[in-house]
Amino acid sequence: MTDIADFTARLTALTDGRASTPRVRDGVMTLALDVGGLGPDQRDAILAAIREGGLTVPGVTDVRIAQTSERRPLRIIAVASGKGGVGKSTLSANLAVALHRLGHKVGLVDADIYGPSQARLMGSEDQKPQAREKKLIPVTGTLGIPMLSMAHLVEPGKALAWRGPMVGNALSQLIDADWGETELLIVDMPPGTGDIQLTMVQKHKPAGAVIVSTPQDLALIDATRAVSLFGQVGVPMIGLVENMAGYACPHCGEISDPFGQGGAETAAGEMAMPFLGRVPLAIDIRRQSDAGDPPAAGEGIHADAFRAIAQKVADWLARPV
Ligand SMILES: Nc1ncnc2c1ncn2[C@@H]1O[C@H](COP(=O)(O)OP(=O)(O)OP(=O)(O)O)[C@@H](O)[C@H]1O
Repeated sequence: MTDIADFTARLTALTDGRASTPRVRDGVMTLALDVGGLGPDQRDAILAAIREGGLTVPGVTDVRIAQTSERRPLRIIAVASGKGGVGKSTLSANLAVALHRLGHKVGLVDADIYGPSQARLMGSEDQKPQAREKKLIPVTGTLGIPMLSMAHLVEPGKALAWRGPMVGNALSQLIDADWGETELLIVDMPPGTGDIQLTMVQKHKPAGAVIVSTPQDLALIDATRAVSLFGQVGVPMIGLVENMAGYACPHCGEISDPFGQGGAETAAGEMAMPFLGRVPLAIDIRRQSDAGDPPAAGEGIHADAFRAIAQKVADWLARPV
């Protein structure tokens, strides 16, 4: 027996990345398979293998596969916070890496015009995107994850003078780039809840949003504002992540909680949204992030924390709708 997350991870290998993320409803698993360029024997073998594998998922009694040779639509996950500096970029990068390791075809967009940092976090600072048929081609970050950043379009510091429509156009260039096989786009949103964010969520319609907050009350109040921004335009909430939750001592690993414990989880409950997990304040996370080596790409407690959050996001994506 395997669960849906295991099966989703195996599906990528089984289909050479041609299948969409499966969904299960009333015991029926549905997914799309890109059969473009496959011979009949090859196609039948893949279809049979998917059916056989799908039926081993608990609760699945039927597997339906839509055969297509068209591009699958991108699903966007917006990572947002009410205020800056709470670790939104750190979480976005590590979430992308952890989802990639779980078998998802992930891309990363750094929409943070005021302080783009993903190129540094993903170790792709010296790369420049090319364009093909007026579309940008993403550069390659850590683990081969395709990515684009506002820093690729705007010189640092210059964007502050930009007005809303210019920023909106720049964001669209990143999101409507040539993402190839990518199915899932993690978008590191600018902090706050201004016009740019509203345009972004209205125009690009994220499939869901992840909100990042630190444990302090003030950050949580800001997080509530971010939640209502998404609520206004009907973007579903995937859940809340508490970052810098407790301080991990670099010597003994013991976690202390200068801001108390459980505040974000309680706040998530009050906002009726799932709590996705906590990431401790740890010097290694900052050091590795600065060095372009996301902790989620390695092993250990920090990688585990990001993996657990990514797994909850993956479960949300595969939920019956
Ligand atoms: N869990 C953590 N432990 C230690 N340092 C962290 C952690 N999370 C983030 N940081 C550090 O805190 C700083 C701010 O993080 P980050 O840039 O991810 O925040 P942000 O919310 O995206 O900020 P901004 O709004 O400025 O874009 C960075 O130096 C980062 O390395």
